[in-house]
Amino acid sequence: MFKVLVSDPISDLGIQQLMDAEDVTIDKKPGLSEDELVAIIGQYDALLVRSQTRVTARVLEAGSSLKVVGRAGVGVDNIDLPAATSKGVIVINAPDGNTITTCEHTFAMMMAVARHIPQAYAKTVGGEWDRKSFVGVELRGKTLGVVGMGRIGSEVARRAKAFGMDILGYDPFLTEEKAEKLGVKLASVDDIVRGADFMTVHTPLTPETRHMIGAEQFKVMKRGMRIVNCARGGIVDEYALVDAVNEGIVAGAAFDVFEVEPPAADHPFLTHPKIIVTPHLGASTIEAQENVAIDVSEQVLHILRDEPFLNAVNMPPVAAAVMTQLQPYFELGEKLGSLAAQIADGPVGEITVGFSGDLAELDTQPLTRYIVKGILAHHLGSDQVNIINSLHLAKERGVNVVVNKSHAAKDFTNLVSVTLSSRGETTHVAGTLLTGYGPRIVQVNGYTVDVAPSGHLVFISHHDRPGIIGRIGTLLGSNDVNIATMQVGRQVEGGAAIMVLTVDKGVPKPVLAEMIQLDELKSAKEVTLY
Ligand SMILES: NC(=O)C1=CN([C@@H]2O[C@H](COP(=O)(O)OP(=O)(O)OC[C@H]3O[C@@H](n4cnc5c(N)ncnc54)[C@H](O)[C@@H]3O)[C@@H](O)[C@H]2O)C=CC1
Ligand SMILES: O=C(O)C(=O)COP(=O)(O)O
Repeated sequence: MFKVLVSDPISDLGIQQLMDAEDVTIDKKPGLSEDELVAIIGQYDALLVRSQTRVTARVLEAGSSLKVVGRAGVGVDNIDLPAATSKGVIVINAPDGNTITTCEHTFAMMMAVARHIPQAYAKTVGGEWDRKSFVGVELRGKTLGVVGMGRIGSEVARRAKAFGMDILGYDPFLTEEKAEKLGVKLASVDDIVRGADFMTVHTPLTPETRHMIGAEQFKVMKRGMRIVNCARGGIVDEYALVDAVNEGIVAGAAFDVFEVEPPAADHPFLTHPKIIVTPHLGASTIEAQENVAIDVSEQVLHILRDEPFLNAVNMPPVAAAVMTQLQPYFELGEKLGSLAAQIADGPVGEITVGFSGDLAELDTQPLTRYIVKGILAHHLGSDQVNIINSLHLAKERGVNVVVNKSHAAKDFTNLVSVTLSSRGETTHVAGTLLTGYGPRIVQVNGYTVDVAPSGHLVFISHHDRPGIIGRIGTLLGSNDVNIATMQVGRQVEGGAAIMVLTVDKGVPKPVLAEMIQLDELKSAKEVTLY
């Protein structure tokens, strides 16, 4: 039974699928402190959050069974991603479900700031009938600068057209073609700051976007600018903004998000007559909350059940169609990695993975992760390594991972190879997926073999001399180890050779030690592939 903890208010309708699942139990405990979360997280396989719960390194460290943190929303800045990656915890989000809702909130804020709606409301319900203090401006004919033209920014631009606005858009990924389609003029932040009447930011908060609208920008800003931030607190420097409003550069600002949430009681926004605020409500509609909870629940279920999943934040995205093509190779890749690690001598210095044939056409990065997982699990323990942290752990240990691709795969439609280099020694294995036969090991250290990668195997390196096969067979037989299959490979008669045995049970260590003493035998390694 999988245990899921929901630590923020998440739509019940949205998590219905999880509640209905027979293999899942859910605990809802919103509002836990970090200490309270640390105390209980060890029991859970999955954690579902919004933006409130801080999933810190301490929480992740205490989450000994945690496989996944699901963020019912977009921003994951409340989750320590490096810590999750190094712990092998998958972080997923629900990037699409709240786009329209947040775009609509941006418009609500833009119109509210243009027409002083919150200030006028407060005065009116307070008993004053003040019509002259709240003369606003139209959106029509004004220029709107959109910084960050991703999902939300693009939807804002689309709607702004309908209001008769001219739009300047800035985003490092905004192409001329996409801008033209949206009716947006490509611009720089500087163009927007100097030329727009309204500006709205829709980027994540990153070291690059932090205070991207700050004192420098306010100095050159068009007078009378109105600024909306429904993205992340800190993209606009809050204190520099207050100064700019006080100096008459900025005519009004509408903020849904703060650098620290909730803001301190004496935060200058809370009492400023020209700054309006909402308490991070951008995604708070019935529809969006249901959408994001459905999306995140679905992926969490997949992850718990070891099924393919989408929207991992701490793993580069791969198209679903590519994932489907790669999926059958994951087992082969992991087993080849494990095989290479088990037969190699000494620590791993460098890992070279090779993909040939049809595979070379695909984004094979997830398959590389499985191979590296197979290698590292042999050294670090299979509970310590997964596809989320395998590359990270390799890097942390100074192990270089090199990927080679070749469109030609001699004799095979597809070939996956793994070479481990360590102190001048190399170990090379390769495998393929044979239609109708499944995964096969087809090369070991320069010898051609054909072995199913499962169960107990013995890899023997010897000199090709008469009688060696019989001696090995006798030794195993007299120790009650039954040989299921045997393959022998040699490059020249009488030269170096290898023997690969599949045996029905593990070979006891003393028997392996005795085998190594046999004449003409160079090495014997037992390999177990689950
Ligand atoms: N207030 C709220 O309740 C909500 C806030 N958000 C926040 O809104 C923001 C945007 O969300 P989405 O549009 O869904 O994300 P998105 O990932 O689709 O778009 C973000 C865009 O920002 C761009 N970007 C990154 N660095 C940039 C830079 N230095 N300058 C200009 N553009 C840059 C990216 O290229 C990307 O196109 C995120 O920070 C998200 O967390 C999202 C939903 C609700
Ligand atoms: O999705 C996002 O990035 C949001 O900021 C929404 O936050 P929330 O889920 O409403 O706490």
